[in-house]
Amino acid sequence: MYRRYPLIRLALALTVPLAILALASGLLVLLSYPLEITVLIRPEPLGPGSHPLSALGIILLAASMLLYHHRLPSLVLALPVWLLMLSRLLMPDASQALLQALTPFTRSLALINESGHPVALGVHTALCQWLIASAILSYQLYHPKWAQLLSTLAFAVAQVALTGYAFGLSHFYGEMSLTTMMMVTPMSLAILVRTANRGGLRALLSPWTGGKIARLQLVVGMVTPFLIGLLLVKTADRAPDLSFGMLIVAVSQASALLIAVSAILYETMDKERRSYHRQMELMATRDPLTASFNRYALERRAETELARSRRHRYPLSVLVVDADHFKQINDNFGHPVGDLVLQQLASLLRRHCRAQDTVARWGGEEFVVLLPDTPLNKAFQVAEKLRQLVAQQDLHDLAPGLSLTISVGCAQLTAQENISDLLRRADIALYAAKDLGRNKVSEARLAS
Ligand SMILES: Nc1nc2c(ncn2[C@@H]2O[C@H](COP(=O)(O)OP(=O)(O)OP(=O)(O)O)[C@@H](O)[C@H]2O)c(=O)[nH]1
Repeated sequence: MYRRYPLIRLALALTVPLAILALASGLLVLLSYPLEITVLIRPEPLGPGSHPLSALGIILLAASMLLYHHRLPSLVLALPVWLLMLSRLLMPDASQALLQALTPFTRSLALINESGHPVALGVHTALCQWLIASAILSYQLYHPKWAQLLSTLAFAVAQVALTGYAFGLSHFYGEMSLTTMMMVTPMSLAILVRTANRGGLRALLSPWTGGKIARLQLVVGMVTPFLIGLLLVKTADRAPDLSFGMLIVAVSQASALLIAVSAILYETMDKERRSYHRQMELMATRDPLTASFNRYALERRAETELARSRRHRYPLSVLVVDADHFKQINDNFGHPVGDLVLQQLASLLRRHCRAQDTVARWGGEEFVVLLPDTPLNKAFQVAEKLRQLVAQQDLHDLAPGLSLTISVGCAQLTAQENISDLLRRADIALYAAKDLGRNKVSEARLAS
């Protein structure tokens, strides 16, 4: 699946590793409480810490994502997190008792809180986890585009927190600790990449020009304001204010949004253009009646094969296949039946040739089969097999009493010949087969 879309394939394949990363970081933070690994709970001595419920929430969400193939268990794991984080956001005071009742390792938490900087489940973390849980629920309830939007928002919340840490703006991360940010980032990405085959992400990861431009724009549009902001912060002699940070975040998020929208629009138009192009190519290279290659396509392919056979010194042969007494078929059964017979003949030739062979309608009731890497004796065997198959074909479905045979001339390319010479010799061999009474295969002689 998605053979022509390697980036989409890669993104989809990243779902499980990202969920495992989130699960492992959640477990690590949660176990840091009984093991008293304070640096993982609160990486900055006076900064915010990761609450056990944040870690537990991530563990449940990651497990839900790992089970994304199984709708019910996945929903059952994500739903409690969704409810819990929603109650934390909407009823911060009323939900305190519930949060306390559900918090594991309360004794270890109390010990850490004694330091004077209590660890709490903050709004940023609750919002981020609620968005991730909503994304998973949307995905499982057949709304992948909503899942994509919600997980993008969750990722954006984590990125705002990162900007806050980089610029020293505590409003941006609130009570979300660095470790919580490290847990929610892979988690939001795990659900985001799961929707890589949809909407804006599909457009961004497309292998066509629109996708390539959008990816470049996204990186430049998001990274440039961040880097410029960082440079200004590091070189300024006073700490940045909130509006400065908000400007940086607004510029990078707005450019990401604009780029995603324009990527979708461009990809939609480009998809139509590609489809027209494919149609035009088909029309230019295929015979409309039999869907075999036409004369023009055969000539191009023959030239390519001729060059390749000369370069690699492999034999190249052709068959010229002609339906016998086809005029009688038209006269006796009608032109529409004649058309159906030609379609069946072309289909049989294609089915029984190799993928590297080319079957083309040369004109009327005559076909040419190009056989790369095939010496004359093998080409003769192929022709003989095709002749027998056509003769054995049951055409009663098309018209009672209808039968068909073919005559075939075959020739192998010699060192002095071009494609026209080769076809001419195969055509002479075809006439020899006709002269032998039809329903025959004849080999071409070498030009004297
Ligand atoms: N139904 C149909 N007939 C076609 C098509 N193209 C060519 N023909 C017919 O194919 C017939 C070829 O007739 P001839 O060249 O006399 O050859 P033949 O009757 O097959 O006799 P031999 O080749 O000598 O065995 C003509 O009647 C053409 O009208 C086509 O696309 N559809």
